[in-house]
Amino acid sequence: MPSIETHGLTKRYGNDVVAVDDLDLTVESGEVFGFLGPNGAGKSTTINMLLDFVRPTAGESRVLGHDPQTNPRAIRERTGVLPEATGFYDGDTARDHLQFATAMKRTTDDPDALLERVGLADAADRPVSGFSKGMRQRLGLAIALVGSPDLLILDEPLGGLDPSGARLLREVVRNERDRGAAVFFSSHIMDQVETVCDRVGIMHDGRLVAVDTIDALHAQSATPETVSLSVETAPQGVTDQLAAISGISEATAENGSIRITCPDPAAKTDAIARLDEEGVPILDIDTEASSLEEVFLTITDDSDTAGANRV
Ligand SMILES: Nc1ncnc2c1ncn2[C@@H]1O[C@H](COP(=O)(O)OP(=O)(O)OP(=O)(O)O)[C@@H](O)[C@H]1O
Repeated sequence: MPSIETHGLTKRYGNDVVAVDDLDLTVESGEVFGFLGPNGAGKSTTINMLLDFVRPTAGESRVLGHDPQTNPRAIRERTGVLPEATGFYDGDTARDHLQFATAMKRTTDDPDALLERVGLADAADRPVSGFSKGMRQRLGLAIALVGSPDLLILDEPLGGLDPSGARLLREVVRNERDRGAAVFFSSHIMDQVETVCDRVGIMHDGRLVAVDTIDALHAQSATPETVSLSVETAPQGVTDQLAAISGISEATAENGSIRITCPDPAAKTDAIARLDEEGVPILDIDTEASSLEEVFLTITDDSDTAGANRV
């Protein structure tokens, strides 16, 4: 049974705004799914419909096998949620919040162990009023983990987190996936999610314009791979020969390095073979794939022509 399944899910506000437009989406159990898109793309509205905080205009969804509109309680009992803006009781401590959350979910989870997991053990007894944005985000994550949920829904979990917080979040996500939970999280920060997602979906203007594995999105990106080949010396004219190879659009040489741009990644092996033929020893090879950020911009800037899977 998929953890999340939507068919034609749509939310309109008035006549002009289509926040989510005909969304068909499946997130399998045990999968980490990054739900990506720029501001206003419809990510939070989708999450709110999955949790029955917002009612759809059309379409249907199932979360952990339940319809959010008829059985929201069954969903919330087995789902850990980190909302985009978490409300806290400012006078209460971090431990108070975890004790309340464990009581609400009727679990025997140890609040201190959860605070330890998100790096807040030292702040357990401090009132939340003095917490920074990142500390609040970590506390929200600890609350989401209460009860070892089957599904984690994290809305912009990276907001306010410093690099060590972002690393910790990725660790938590991996551990939860290894435990068997599905993780569905939204983000507009592409590069932070690359190493942790099994698949990503990219939202743009309410529509899911691409859904695939990260590798497949890279391969479909309009941004070509660049390869730097370290050589002792680049002989006269070698860059022209390389640029003439099919699948290579540009070749330049500077300071013992030949840099080739390969719209067809397979062409780099032809370039290496040509340098071998020319008797040019290659000392090192460094490949730069397009960043997910570039893939994302390619798709959302021109979502009608980008090569990613249409949905
Ligand atoms: N209650 C509402 N009334 C009217 N329009 C709304 C409402 N909630 C959301 N919208 C609109 O729906 C669209 C999608 O908003 P949503 O908050 O889902 O985007 P998002 O992808 O989560 O953006 P962000 O990354 O900025 O959080 C936006 O155009 C937004 O203005």
